[in-house]
Amino acid sequence: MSAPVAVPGPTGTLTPLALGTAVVVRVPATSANLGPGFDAFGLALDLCDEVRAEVGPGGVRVRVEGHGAAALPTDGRHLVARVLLEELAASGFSVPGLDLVCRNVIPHGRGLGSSASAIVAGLAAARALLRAAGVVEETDEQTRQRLLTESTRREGHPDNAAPAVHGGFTIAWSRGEDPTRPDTVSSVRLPVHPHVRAVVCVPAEELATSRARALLPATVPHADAALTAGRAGLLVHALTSAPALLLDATEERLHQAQRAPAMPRTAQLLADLRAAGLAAVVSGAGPSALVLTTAERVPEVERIAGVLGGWEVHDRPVHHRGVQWRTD
Ligand SMILES: Nc1ncnc2c1ncn2[C@@H]1O[C@H](COP(=O)(O)OP(=O)(O)OP(=O)(O)O)[C@@H](O)[C@H]1O
Ligand SMILES: N[C@@H](CCO)C(=O)O
Repeated sequence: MSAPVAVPGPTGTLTPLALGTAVVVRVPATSANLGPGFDAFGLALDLCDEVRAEVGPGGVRVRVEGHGAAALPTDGRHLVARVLLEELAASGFSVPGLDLVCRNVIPHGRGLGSSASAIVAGLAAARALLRAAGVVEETDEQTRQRLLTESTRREGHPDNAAPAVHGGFTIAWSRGEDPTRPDTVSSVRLPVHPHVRAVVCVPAEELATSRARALLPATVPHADAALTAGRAGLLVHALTSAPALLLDATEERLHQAQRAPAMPRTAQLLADLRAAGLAAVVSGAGPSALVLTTAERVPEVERIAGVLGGWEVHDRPVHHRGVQWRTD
């Protein structure tokens, strides 16, 4: 990993970027864990938020369209704005003002990685502004590595950050004693078998990731860890080469049953889908469900979710490109 090249201002001061510099960023939703790959596996979904950032004359103004429009702050406390400004400052730059437009289609608090995507979007917008202004020189690969490291440092979930940054099916890992302050964060992206569809079933209710994490036990039986490790290995093979193995490969014993009391409707949906032979798992920390299947079985997912009621079903292709940015 190479450090990004930045041009800092004189010690203690920040150099302002030119008024009117503008960029657009698109970032996908992600589904973490995929069953046995707890805290490591992730998949990018073709459901993308878009952020337009422009250096303005003064103050921070945020217009939010779509999810969170009624609830999110519209000033410098907005997550994307805050991350963007902090990332500029970390490279020695500031802006006289910031105008952001956020078009949100990723539902919040549903296990689709909205917070990681928002952080990746803020970081990507900052790097894109610096690149557009010609004050940093870094390759796309260096930019993406910085986004992965910084978003993990801020949010703690490389399993969401890696697919948001790189697209596709990713396996992420960190080095260092404290996983919330890793020394390095790495990921690999593997090719998903072209027949695999990612269907997400999204409920109306939210579940904060912090609440879902509080339900995890401190230790698990050795047999459960052993089964889950074996299934994680099998899932790599199933997702990349053998979709017929997805049902067995998505079995796990580390987190879904433990969190079921916080999402009983999700537990019921998973039980019904799996009884029908569909590879259903909790998406991230829930309460959405992710079904890894093939095109001909999508109507079955819709039928089973429809019988239970209260689920929005999105049949989404895998998103292969990860976060994208351009000058506007
Ligand atoms: N696009 C966004 N803009 C601003 N804030 C956001 C955005 N997306 C998410 N957030 C913040 O993150 C919170 C949701 O974070 P949380 O980690 O609980 O859920 P999630 O990221 O959607 O799910 P998971 O991490 O389980 O996949 C929202 O309530 C909001 O405060
Ligand atoms: N692996 C994390 C993902 C959170 O988005 C969890 O399940 O808690």
